[in-house]
Amino acid sequence: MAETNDPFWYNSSPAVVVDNVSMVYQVKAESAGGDGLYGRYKSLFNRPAKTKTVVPDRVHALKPLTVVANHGESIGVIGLNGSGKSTLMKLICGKAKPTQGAVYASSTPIMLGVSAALVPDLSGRDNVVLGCLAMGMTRDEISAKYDGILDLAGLESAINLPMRSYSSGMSARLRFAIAASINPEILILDEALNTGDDEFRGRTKRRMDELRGQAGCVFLVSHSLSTVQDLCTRIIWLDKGDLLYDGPPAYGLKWYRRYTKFLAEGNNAEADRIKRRMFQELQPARVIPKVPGRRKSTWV
Ligand SMILES: Nc1ncnc2c1ncn2[C@@H]1O[C@H](COP(=O)(O)OP(=O)(O)OP(=O)(O)O)[C@@H](O)[C@H]1O
Repeated sequence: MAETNDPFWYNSSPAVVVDNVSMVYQVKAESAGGDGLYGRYKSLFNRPAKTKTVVPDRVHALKPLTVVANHGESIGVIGLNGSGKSTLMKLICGKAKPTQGAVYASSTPIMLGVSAALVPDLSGRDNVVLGCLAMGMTRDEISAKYDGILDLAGLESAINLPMRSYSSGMSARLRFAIAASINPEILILDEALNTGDDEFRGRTKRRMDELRGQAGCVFLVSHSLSTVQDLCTRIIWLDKGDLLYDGPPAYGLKWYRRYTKFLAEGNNAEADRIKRRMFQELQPARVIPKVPGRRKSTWV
């Protein structure tokens, strides 16, 4: 594991242990010329498919990987589309069961997903109450936190307008303020902050630092590398289900930027070279049993 200057890093205990986890989705496959729309189109015009393409019916979203996330860390999760970031988050918060391995967490992770509970026709104010109720807060807790949530959202008079009139950035502010209000020990933000402006990013950073200061652990999935750079103390880079990097942001982001630049230029050979390099340098965490039936996490 590379060096870091993060003051929260030391003396911290694991908040989440992803122990040798892999994920394979079973999907209903269809071959070219089959009974799907494409096949029907072909038969409609009497054009039989030239070849029958075999489509895999299993998607290896995550290859076996081990990650130990400590209290006091904010971990950015980066990678190209379809690299397995959301899958990893779903496994961590218990929304999906891994095909192999196990996930341990020191408390129930909260995913910033209160949006499902929010009602577009209601005002921001009413949605704060609704979102808090959906997260299991009591009326007294909501009353105590209400002003703080409005403050963090920073929507000013727009808080009185129906949510359907909000921009995606304004909705993101409200959702973040609601989700962060319960002081979760483990908070997962999947693409939630991508639409925010610089001012919101500043607010988010302060709130995330507060959570980390209270020994919380934050996962932030994002395609915005500047957001990850600003907000995270560590990054995890996934690529086609493989863990390529786990360490301080500066080094990982430097190589990720080069990697995506080469891919965008169509220079796959150089991109592959970077991928091989990251694989070689990766020093994955290992989870070793302390005594039979119990687990102790360690960096190697
Ligand atoms: N419910 C599902 N059923 C089948 N395959 C799935 C399912 N969810 C994800 N996948 C597949 O798993 C792989 C990883 O998907 P995932 O959503 O975790 O990637 P991601 O890194 O979050 O992508 P993005 O950046 O586009 O959001 C993809 O190939 C995707 O098609």
